[in-house]
This record gives sequence, structure tokens and C-alpha cells, in this order.
Amino acid sequence: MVDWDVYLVTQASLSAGRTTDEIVADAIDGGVGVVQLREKDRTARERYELGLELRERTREAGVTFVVNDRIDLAQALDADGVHLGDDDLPVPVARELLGDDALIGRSVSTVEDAQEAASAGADYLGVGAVFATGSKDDIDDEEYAIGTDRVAAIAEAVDVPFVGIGGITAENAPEVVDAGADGVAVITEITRADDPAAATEALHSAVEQGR
Ligand SMILES: Cc1ncc(COP(=O)(O)OP(=O)(O)O)c(N)n1
Ligand SMILES: Cc1nc(C(=O)O)sc1CCOP(=O)(O)O
Ligand SMILES: [Mg+2]
Repeated sequence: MVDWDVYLVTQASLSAGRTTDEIVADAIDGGVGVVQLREKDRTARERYELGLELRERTREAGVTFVVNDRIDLAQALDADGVHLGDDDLPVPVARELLGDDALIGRSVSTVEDAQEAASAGADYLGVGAVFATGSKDDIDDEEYAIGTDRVAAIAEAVDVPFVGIGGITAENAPEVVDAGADGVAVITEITRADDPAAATEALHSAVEQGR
């Protein structure tokens, strides 16, 4: 069983000088359910080395560990799964390579894409950007925000679990969950927080409030 409530996507370049390992340790203390190794600006070797630390930490804590984009890295790190977007290998290919037990996530922003990803065998969806975000270069504009009405439409259309992502804070998280998301995925609400453990706890309370 995966705890979707609070899903941390790592990015050291958005972590106010702290290492991703420190941020993840704090987020685990705050009760994070899923950690995704992202680190878009790092080489595969750098991600692998960081991933070894994160795999150990998450395994000890019983936290789900997912690798962004790369199936090979997910395999090399014995991750619980992989998160795929439009530029990554298709879900059925990932399933073939990783097997039935792997958790395969897919990014979507429309009802049609959500239905297609679910039919292709995705175990969960990352739905966004719910609100405007400056954390992802190719969507750092207001026009990419889908809003909570779209979240509600996706919740109506698919049965797979999903997390909202993009511009989510403890303040707006209740709306996202109230619209039907199973949890919230964040970068900066945790990585930029003065106290990442407290920020994770605050997101938990916000998710509970939205249910
Ligand atoms: C949980 C979650 N949802 C969405 C994304 C975005 O994935 P993608 O569109 O492939 O973009 P990158 O993160 O790879 O830049 C995600 N990473 N996690
Ligand atoms: C990695 C990512 N994917 C998104 C999507 O919409 O698919 S938005 C996003 C960035 C999320 O960062 P923050 O919590 O700081 O807004
Ligand atoms: Mg991707």
C-alpha cells in the first residue's frame, strides 16, 4: 500500500543550499509517503550515487521510492517504481522492463491523457500543473495551470490513484484533495521550507483537512 498523502519530488537546485539527502531525511521525519528522485540537472552517475543514499533511507523508513524519467536508473537502484512523462518511454515498455510489481506513474494534464495513461497500465498519475509553478522550466507560465475543476474532472474519469502537482502549498492543498486527488506532490513547499519536517507535517494536516 502506498501512502499518497505527501509526495516529495527532489531538486537540490531548489533546496536553499541544503542537500537532497538532508531534505529527504527531514521529510521522512515529517511523515512523507513517497520520495521521487528528480534532480533534472544532474548526470546519470550523480543521480545514481544520490539515489543509493535515498534508497537506503527510504527503505529503512518504509517510504516508497520512485525514480523520475529513467527506467534503467530505477532498476539499478532497486527503486519501487518510475515516474514517466511525455518525453519518456511509454508505460507498457516500462511495465515490460520493470515487471508487474513495479509502481509506474505517468504525468497528465487532461481527462483524455488520464484515461489513456490508466488504460496503458499506469498505477498512478501526477496531475498538473494544478497551479502556476516556477519549478519546472517548460511550464513556468500561468497558462499551464489546469486548476481544481480539471482535477475534479480527472477524478470523475479515472479510478487509478493520483496526486496533484504544481504550485501546491499547505494553504491550497485542501482544495486539491477536496477536488478528488489522493494526495499532493511538491518540490518547493518542502525543499525551500525553513523546516522541511514541519512543512511535511503541515501538508499532511492540509490533506486531512481536504478529505
Ligand atoms: C508526481 C509527478 N507528477 C508529474 C511530474 C512531471 O513529470 P514530467 O512531465 O516528465 O516532467 P519532469 O519532472 O521529468 O521534468 C513528476 N515529475 N512527478
Ligand atoms: C516536477 C513538476 N511537474 C509538474 C507537472 O505539472 O507535471 S509541476 C512540477 C514542479 C512542482 O514543483 P513545485 O511544487 O515547487 O511547484
Ligand atoms: Mg519526466
